Amino acid sequence: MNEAETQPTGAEPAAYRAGFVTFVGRPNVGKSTLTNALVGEKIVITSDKPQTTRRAIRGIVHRPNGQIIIVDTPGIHRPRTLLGQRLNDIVEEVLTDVDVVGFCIPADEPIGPGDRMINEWLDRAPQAKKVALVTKCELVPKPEVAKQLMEIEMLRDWDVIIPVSSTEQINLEPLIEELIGLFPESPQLYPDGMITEETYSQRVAELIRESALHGVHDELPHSIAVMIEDMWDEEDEGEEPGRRQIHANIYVERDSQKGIIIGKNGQRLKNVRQFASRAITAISDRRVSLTLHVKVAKDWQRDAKQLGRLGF
Ligand SMILES: Nc1nc2c(ncn2[C@@H]2O[C@H](COP(=O)(O)OP(=O)(O)OP(=O)(O)O)[C@@H](O)[C@H]2O)c(=O)[nH]1
Repeated sequence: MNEAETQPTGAEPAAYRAGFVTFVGRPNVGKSTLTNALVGEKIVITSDKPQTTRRAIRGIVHRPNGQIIIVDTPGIHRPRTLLGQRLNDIVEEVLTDVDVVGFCIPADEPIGPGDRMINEWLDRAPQAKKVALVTKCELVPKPEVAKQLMEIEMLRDWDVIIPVSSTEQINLEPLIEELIGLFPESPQLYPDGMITEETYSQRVAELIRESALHGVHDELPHSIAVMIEDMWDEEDEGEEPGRRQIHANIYVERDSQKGIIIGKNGQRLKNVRQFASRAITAISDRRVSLTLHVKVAKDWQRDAKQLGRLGF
């Protein structure tokens, strides 16, 4: 044994690691919120309606010793519509491609058949390290978190099990370090400062959809889709950059839903517009002026042609 092997120099920088992680779990367990909390900016919309997430979105976390690329997936569920089937297909595709899968189970709900089904899905990712996350851990007392951790431990042989809270920022840095530690050594995959691959236009459409989801119930949340029709910047006025004009359509599936989105005297749509304008301004370099129209795309969730047109 030579000296170099027995005497750690302490000066060696840790190897740079980078890789892909996806968070899976039942709808509404907090996967998108966790993605935003780890990235540190809103790149994925969230809501209390299940199945808010419709595509795989990459969020990028930068640290001096590594990079985490988060592929956000829709919640896995038993599909009832063509859209539901497409969402499950996205998850399956992502699973075979990542370095780590993070299985999210909320602290405040018992482990159920849905979780067991997803646990079986994890076998479709033999290449990936498996991490179990107990989300929303601030919602229950510590002994209950411990009990949940023990139950999860029985599901399979995990590489890491960790309780986290996105809203209270609990264990987010330790999670980042654990994930980087599980990744292979790699050059940096994305340039400094880049936090998502989503285009500005896609982010704008999602922020409008998030606003439209507020306060709607039952089947309606699933029926809403948003398309940006037109976007241009007005000329600068002296020092002041010109406004960005954004025209978007909100699609629903039936006439009756159109009325709900618009609201009495158009009040609800006005609120959606205000809320969305504020959120869009927060990610823009200028003031925005938003024009919204509500349109009916009959039963688009079950219609392959319309799904394609709406970008699914
Ligand atoms: N109390 C608490 N609530 C949380 C936490 N993380 C997420 N939530 C809430 O849980 C709800 C669902 O969060 P999402 O992040 O949209 O869940 P998701 O798993 O991505 O949902 P889908 O897109 O439907 O798959 C939202 O109302 C969040 O505010 C947390 O750490 N603590």
